[in-house]
Amino acid sequence: MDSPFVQDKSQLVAQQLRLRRSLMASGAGFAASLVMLLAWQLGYVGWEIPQLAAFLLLTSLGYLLFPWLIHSSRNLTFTDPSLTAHQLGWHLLVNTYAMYAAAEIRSLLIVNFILLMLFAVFRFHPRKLPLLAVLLLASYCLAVLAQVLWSPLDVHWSHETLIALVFLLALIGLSLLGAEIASLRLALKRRNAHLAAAKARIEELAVTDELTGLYNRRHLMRIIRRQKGLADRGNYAFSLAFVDLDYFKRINDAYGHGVGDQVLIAVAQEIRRTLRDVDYVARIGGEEFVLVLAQTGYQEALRIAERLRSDMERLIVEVAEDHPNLKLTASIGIATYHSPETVAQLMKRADMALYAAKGCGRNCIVGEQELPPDTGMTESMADESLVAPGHESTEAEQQDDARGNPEWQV
Ligand SMILES: Nc1nc2c(ncn2[C@@H]2O[C@H](COP(=O)(O)OP(=O)(O)OP(=O)(O)O)[C@@H](O)[C@H]2O)c(=O)[nH]1
Repeated sequence: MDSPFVQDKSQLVAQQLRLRRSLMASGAGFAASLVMLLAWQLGYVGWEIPQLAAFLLLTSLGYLLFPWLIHSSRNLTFTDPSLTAHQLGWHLLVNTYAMYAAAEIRSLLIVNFILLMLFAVFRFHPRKLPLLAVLLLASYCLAVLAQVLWSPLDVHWSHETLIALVFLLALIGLSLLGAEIASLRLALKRRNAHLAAAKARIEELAVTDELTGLYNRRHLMRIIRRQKGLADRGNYAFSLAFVDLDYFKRINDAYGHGVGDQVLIAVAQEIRRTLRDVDYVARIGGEEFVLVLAQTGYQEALRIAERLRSDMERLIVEVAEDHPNLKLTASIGIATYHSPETVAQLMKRADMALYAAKGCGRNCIVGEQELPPDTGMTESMADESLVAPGHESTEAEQQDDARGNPEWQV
């Protein structure tokens, strides 16, 4: 079913289902045509050979037309791509004519109408089933009326009335039962839609940070592992940027967590705005973000980080009308992947670079290549800061804290 009309997998599945149902309906139609052929041979139908041939040819064309429309995806241009009403209409027309032509076995042909009703149960809204039942009964009456008008055969009214009555009762029963089945079908469809929505939401929650909508730590690890896989195959570079907001605690302390959350959301939006489409960003702790810079070597990563740092410096977070707007800065540590190191080693270097950026006075970028040998950073300290992203403040920071830093207010 390769067609420019079919756009996605779910549509392809729906098309396959439509085709299967249409083939079943056409199969039943062909079987009914064979019955007519047999009835003609046994003398129940008074057609000449050309009439019989025309009937078989026309009905066959109809039964081939619908599966072809679906197979070629031309059905998608119709309001109802299932073509249920069209197919039912065609089958109804053919069977009504057959009932008129084979009057003697009309009561047998009612079985075809019952089959039509069953097909409708799986497609129609429950409210439409009684309407279809009325239409089927009317078609039966039309076949009888046509016979009265054009056929030389006598109509046995009591016989016809009895058949019509039984048919009516069968249709009422089928409508009620069909409505029940159709309601179950609709409820199942609704539940499936709910389940699909819930599944999509769970999948989203599993990879995102609820506050900012960025990726969470677990998904970040997956992304980095994937990037490592690409880089290990050769000719591919990627870098990490650890971004930590400066003195964020003071915003929380001064204005409360709610305002702090608003700032985090604004920062997340700013990072997203600054980054390229190929990059990824995650929030891995309170005010710590990790950027995965895809297809990016060391120098390019430094350039991207500088762009982000200066954007952050310019960012003014508007909290509320009666609230002072806030400004803040970020420190950034950069590390580039060196195959075949482990993800932990790469992250440790990026974290050490961030730690050094904080030590250098904040609002700055330190790349792994600039890490001064005398930072005093030991591996165990880096490990600690990885496990608990909010690292201990240095003496200089503590002095800053004591003085207070009004720079984050504008
Ligand atoms: N509003 C808000 N605050 C958070 C969240 N998670 C962590 N925090 C706060 O973030 C602050 C982090 O403080 P610190 O680790 O001392 O970092 P800092 O004040 O930014 O100082 P430096 O990083 O050293 O510049 C703490 O006050 C945490 O309570 C969060 O989801 N929302």
